[in-house]
Amino acid sequence: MEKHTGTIEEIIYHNEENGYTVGIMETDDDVVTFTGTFANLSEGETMCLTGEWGYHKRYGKQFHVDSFEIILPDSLMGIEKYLSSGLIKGVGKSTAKRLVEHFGEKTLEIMQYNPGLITEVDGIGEKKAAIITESFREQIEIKEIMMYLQKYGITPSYGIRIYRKYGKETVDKVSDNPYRLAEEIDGIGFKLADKVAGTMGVDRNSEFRIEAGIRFVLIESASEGHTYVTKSFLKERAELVLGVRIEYIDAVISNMAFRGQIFVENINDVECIYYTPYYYAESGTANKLVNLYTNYQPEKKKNILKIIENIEKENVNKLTEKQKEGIVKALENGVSIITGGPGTGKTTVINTLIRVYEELGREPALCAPTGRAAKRITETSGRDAKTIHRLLEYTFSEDTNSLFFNRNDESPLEYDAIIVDEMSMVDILLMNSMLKAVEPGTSLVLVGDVDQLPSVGPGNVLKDIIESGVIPFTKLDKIFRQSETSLIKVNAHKINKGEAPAYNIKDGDFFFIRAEEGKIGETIVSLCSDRLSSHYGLNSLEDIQVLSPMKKGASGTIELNRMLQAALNPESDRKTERKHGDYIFRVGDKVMQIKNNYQLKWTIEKSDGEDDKGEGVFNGDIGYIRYIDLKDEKLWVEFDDRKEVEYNFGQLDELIPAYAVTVHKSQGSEFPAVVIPVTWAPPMLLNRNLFYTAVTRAQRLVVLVGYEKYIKMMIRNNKIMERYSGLDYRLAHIRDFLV
Ligand SMILES: Nc1ncnc2c1ncn2[C@@H]1O[C@H](COP(=O)(O)OP(=O)(O)OP(=O)(O)O)[C@@H](O)[C@H]1O
Repeated sequence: MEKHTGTIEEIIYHNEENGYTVGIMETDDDVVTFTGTFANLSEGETMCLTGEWGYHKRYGKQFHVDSFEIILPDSLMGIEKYLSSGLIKGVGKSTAKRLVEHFGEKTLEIMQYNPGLITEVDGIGEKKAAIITESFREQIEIKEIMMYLQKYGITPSYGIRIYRKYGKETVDKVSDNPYRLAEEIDGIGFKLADKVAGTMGVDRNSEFRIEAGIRFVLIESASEGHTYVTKSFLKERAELVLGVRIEYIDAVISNMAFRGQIFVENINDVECIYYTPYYYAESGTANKLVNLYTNYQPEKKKNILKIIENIEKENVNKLTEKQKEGIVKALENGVSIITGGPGTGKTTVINTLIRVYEELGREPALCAPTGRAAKRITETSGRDAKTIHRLLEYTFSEDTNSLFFNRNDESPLEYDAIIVDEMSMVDILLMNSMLKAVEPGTSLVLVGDVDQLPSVGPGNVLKDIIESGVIPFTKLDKIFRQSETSLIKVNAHKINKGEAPAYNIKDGDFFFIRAEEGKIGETIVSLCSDRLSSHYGLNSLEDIQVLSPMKKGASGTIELNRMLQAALNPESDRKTERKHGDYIFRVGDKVMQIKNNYQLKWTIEKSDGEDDKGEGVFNGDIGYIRYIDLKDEKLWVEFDDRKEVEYNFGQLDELIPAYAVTVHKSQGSEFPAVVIPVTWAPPMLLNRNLFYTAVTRAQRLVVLVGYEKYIKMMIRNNKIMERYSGLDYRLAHIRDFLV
């Protein structure tokens, strides 16, 4: 690392949002172009920059700043230039000159420690003095805070995020509890917070540290899908993370439980630990489901069957007994479930059910966890379906920086029935939020395929409710074949039952192409860029989706994206690009949003000039980069329905290339054609559940590329990674209590 001390001569570029700055500094013997992250920086300031030299292909040699120190200027000229930079409110060029003429080299010292004196200067009255003093104090404060954070190894880019969150209180908050950074600042994990705490001298055995480690393990476990963990699992992981004796961990667990920070409960005679939000979500869900189930006025079966009979006359096909049973149960019960694999007639049941409600003069709401799923239901039912978030009227509070729902127990939904599709994707937190907004008397109909991968968020909601045996459900198992040569649905059911799929039938829609390890990527690229598009008339970018079980490795999404990007959207002088972490984003690229962001604004341009506007881009949404503005550090993505979204470069962590995505990320979406590498992957990923989910994403074509032995391996491996989730236990427990 090198150091350079000098005066900031020019700020060439400064991004308000993320602090990215390009500037020129004059040192005693050189002129340095530097780039780095600064909350506020102004021309005329004296700084000591630490960092390394780099080379930019367009801008040449640049010094990349890693950390910096502010040296308040001491020469008269330096002070005047600093004050007249416009950084301090109320001080322009002439005021700066007068201040320096009056106080000389002591100007800054007086402004900081004896600001009352500045009214001695001509033209500075009481009011102006107050503005100047406040603004000067603020500038000094921000810089001091950034320097304080740097001392503990926090880079300026994290520093800015921390300062934005805590403001003036940054130093107090961080020194009081550095571990709060891990929970409250995006991008800072326990490890970095622990490093900061270590530098501050926090004792490794302190309760404070152990508590943070326990919370970290619980939050990390939730990100793996668990709503709780067993006590022994928690102790083992916490010991590994913290490196302290297990007795200490034991003692802190007890104290945290005593203070209500965690919940300890015996589930099937095993001691289990819940992080509070998941405990409330799970017990709230169980209680409310039983409440809705028991407080309901059932519709008369005879009546329902008669209405169904009339509706059937409108259709070509008659419903099967099972389909009718699903509809009857939905009308007879406060809560009911309809489950089944692809093509078993779930959508047909939903559509008939809606018609029955209409005949009965009832108003149902239709919803699904993702935008794509909601759109699909709207298309198939001809009725408006919303995302669950939208149904609950989500709102983002700038004050608390958090999301809340306008529809809740105080302002419940006003529908007679609520039909939720794609239930397998609903996690325990969303389920609980939704149930809060449903009043007893309203009927809840949950529809989904229980054999899909469970939700990304914690819980096993649909599966647990079915397995509890408390809520009535109908399993649809007859597959309505679309045509003799269509194998996708038939194969999906075979895979689910552990049987080998059939493929490579002439004019069929399910293929396997053998390829050696080193050739899988190449084969996939040739399929996507040429073979499938020319043979099936598919659009390489929009219609074909590559799905891989994993991110890493030669057939992982990272490598496949690199190869597909090079083939489908190669580098060109006409296409602007921006490197971000490991990715290069280029105009024309296919990308996926990987986080629910309720604040991102979208616009749909309309020919009449009355643009549609709204907020919210969701995890799993796929779009295309339309424009990149390097100067203003912005990038525009076009999502479905021509929704244009502007990202600043500081938000690019929310996007990934999407030529290839993981099967997990593809949940809830369907694509005309799906290409899947079948090759070695960590054994826990090569399972039936994952393969089934991948295959059921395809509407018209599935192509598997690799080795047959891995297809067999996936089908045989029916070990679903166990999720710790207690909803089934709770439901059964409440039922036993009621009986
Ligand atoms: N009782 C029935 N008799 C004949 N055909 C039916 C019947 N029910 C549904 N179908 C047909 O079977 C096909 C699949 O039905 P549907 O779309 O309702 O299933 P699904 O379970 O929602 O499928 P997916 O999960 O793939 O969307 C459709 O073409 C539908 O018209």
